[in-house]
Amino acid sequence: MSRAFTVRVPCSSANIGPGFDVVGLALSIFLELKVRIDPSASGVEQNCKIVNVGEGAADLPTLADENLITRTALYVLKCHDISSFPATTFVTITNPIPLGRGLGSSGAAVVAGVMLGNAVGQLGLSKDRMMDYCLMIERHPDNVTAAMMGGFVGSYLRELDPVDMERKEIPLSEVLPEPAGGIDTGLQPPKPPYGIGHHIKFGWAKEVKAIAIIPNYELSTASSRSVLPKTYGAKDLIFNLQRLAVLTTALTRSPPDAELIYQAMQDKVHQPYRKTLIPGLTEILASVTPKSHPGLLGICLSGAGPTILALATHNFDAIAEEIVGRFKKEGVECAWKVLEPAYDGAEYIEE
Ligand SMILES: Nc1ncnc2c1ncn2[C@@H]1O[C@H](COP(=O)(O)OP(=O)(O)O)[C@@H](O)[C@H]1O
Ligand SMILES: N[C@@H](CCOP(=O)(O)O)C(=O)O
Repeated sequence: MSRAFTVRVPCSSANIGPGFDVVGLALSIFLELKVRIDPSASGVEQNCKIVNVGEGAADLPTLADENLITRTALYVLKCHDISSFPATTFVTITNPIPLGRGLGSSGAAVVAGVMLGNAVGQLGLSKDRMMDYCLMIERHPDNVTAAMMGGFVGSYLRELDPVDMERKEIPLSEVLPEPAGGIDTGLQPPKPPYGIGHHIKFGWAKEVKAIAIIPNYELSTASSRSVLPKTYGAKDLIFNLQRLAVLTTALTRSPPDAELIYQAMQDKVHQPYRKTLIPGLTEILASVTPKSHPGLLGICLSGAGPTILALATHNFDAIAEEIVGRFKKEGVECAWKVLEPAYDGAEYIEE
C-alpha cells in the first residue's frame, strides 16, 4: 500500500547573544519534505529518489547515502535493523533556509532526517527520543532542540555515565559513514544513549519579532567555531552568565524592556572572535540601539553567522536598512526578512 506524508521543520537562530551553545529560537522559515512511498512504482533505479528544490538545490546531493537528510534517516533506520529505504521512496525536499548563514539549515536537515527515518520505518519514536538521534549528529544542542521542539528553548547536554559517554562521543564518521571509501561496514551503527540532553521552553512576548539580515555569502559553522578559544577567563564567562540569566525572562515580559534586553544580549564568548570572519561585525552590532532606532530590543550574531538577528517590536525597515547599509560599505550585499517564532517545532503530517 502506498503512503504519503509531509515533514516540516523550522529554521533556528542559536545563541541570541550570550547563550552560546545553550539557547535557540525556532523561526518561521520551514524546510519541507514531501514523501511518498509507492511499492508498485517501476522504472526507478534507486529505492530512494530525491528531488531538491530551493536554497542550494543545484549543489545538494540527490543520492540517499550522501544527502544529510536521508543519511540521517538511514542512521535511524539502521539502528532499528532496517538497512535501506523501502522501494520506492520519493522525497521532494523544499528548502527555503539559506545554507551556511547561521539560521540552522544543518540543524533543520538533521531534525528532518530523524523525523523521516522515524516515519519511513514506522518506529513510533517520541520527540524526546528523536532528540537523542539528533544529538549524535549535531553535537551542540541549541539549533536541533529549537527546530524539534519549537519556540525559544534552553538546553544542556547531560553528564552521562562513562559507558553512555563513550557511545555518545563516537566519531561522527561512524554515525554517518561517508558513502565513498568510508567505513560503512554494513554493521549496525552505535545507537544513541537515552536522554543525552535536557531542555526547557521559555516564554516569548508576542510583540517581539526577529529581523534576520542575511549576507550573500556562506560561512560554515565549522569554520566559525574554529576561531574560538579553547579556554576562557572567568570574567568573560561571568559576563555572559549574568546576561543570559536576565535575558531568558526579559524576553517573556510584555511590554518588553528595551534597555534591559539590549544589555542582556551582549556577549564576550563568541562574537568578538568571529569578527575576523564577518566584515564590520563590531560596528554593525553597535550601529543600532534602542535610542538610535526606537523599536529595537537587541542585536546579535545569528548562530555562527554571518546573519545578524535584531529583535524588535516595530520600525523593522529602518533597523534592517541601517544594517544592510553597513554591510554594503564592507562590500557585502544582504537580504532581510521579519520572522516570527515557530512555536510548534518539527511537524509530521500524514496525508
Ligand atoms: N536541506 C539540506 N539538504 C542537505 N544538506 C543540507 C541541507 N541544509 C543544510 N545542509 C548541509 O548543511 C551545511 C550547512 O551547515 P552549517 O555550516 O552548519 O550552516 P548553517 O548555519 O546553515 O546550519 C550545508 O552546506 C549542507 O551540507
Ligand atoms: N552555538 C552554535 C550555533 C551554530 O548555529 P548555525 O545556525 O550557525 O549552525 C555556534 O555558535 O557555533
